[in-house]
Amino acid sequence: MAEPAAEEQRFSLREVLDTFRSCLSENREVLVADYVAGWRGLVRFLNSLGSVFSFISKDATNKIQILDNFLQSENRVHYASVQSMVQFELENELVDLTKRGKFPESGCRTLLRLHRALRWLELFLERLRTSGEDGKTSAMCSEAYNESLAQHHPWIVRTAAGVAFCALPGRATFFEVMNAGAPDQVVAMLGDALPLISEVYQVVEDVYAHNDLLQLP
Ligand SMILES: CCCCCCCC/C=C\CCCCCCCC(=O)N[C@@H](COP(=O)(O)O)[C@H](O)/C=C/CCCCCCCCCCCCC
Repeated sequence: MAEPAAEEQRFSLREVLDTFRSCLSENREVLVADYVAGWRGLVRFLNSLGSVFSFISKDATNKIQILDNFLQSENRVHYASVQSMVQFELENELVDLTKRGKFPESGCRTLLRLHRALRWLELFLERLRTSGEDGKTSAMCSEAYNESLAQHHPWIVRTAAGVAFCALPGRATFFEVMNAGAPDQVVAMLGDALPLISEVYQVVEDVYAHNDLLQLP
């Protein structure tokens, strides 16, 4: 039987986690291609949850595409890692630092949006990992969102996100879609994964903080 097309393949939590694992090089550089691949896997998961989430997955896909374009451009060598991308774009004044202007789609501001979402993911997965069988995924998602991304979104986006969260399936179905075995195996896998997601998040946070880029418009 023919292999399904990439976008039709079932989401696999392990694959996504492996991709985030390969993000960090030995010298703690965050590799943009792997970071983007991790997000692509997460978007596949989101798409499998239904069309109510499509406004979220479209935005994430758009940002992934912007970064992919840099990775395939003649400047691709500079976009190999978050560190080299920041250095290249700052040295060549390719970033709108205070208000949106000539570079509305710089690599730095685009990756910052995904970086903020990674904090949401970290908070959400930690809640999922420690929740009981009757834990409400919508409440976990909403709490994680309010503690992270919501601070950067206008009222209209926060409201739409809140409505979408109500459509999240219960914990048992959610675990099934994660395609990582029985619930206790999923919990164990999340336990392995969270430290590395936190580490990737922290390295990027430090690079952005060091360069005063955490509030890019
Ligand atoms: C390990 C498997 C279990 C967890 C699976 C999670 C799957 C999540 C997949 C993707 C998450 C989406 C990431 C969204 C990135 C949002 C970036 C952003 O903040 N964009 C806004 C600002 O962009 P600019 O206008 O400045 O360019 C933009 O306005 C956003 C619009 C869309 C709404 C974003 C709502 C984000 C909610 C995040 C929670 C996703 C809920 C998923 C439920 C599992």
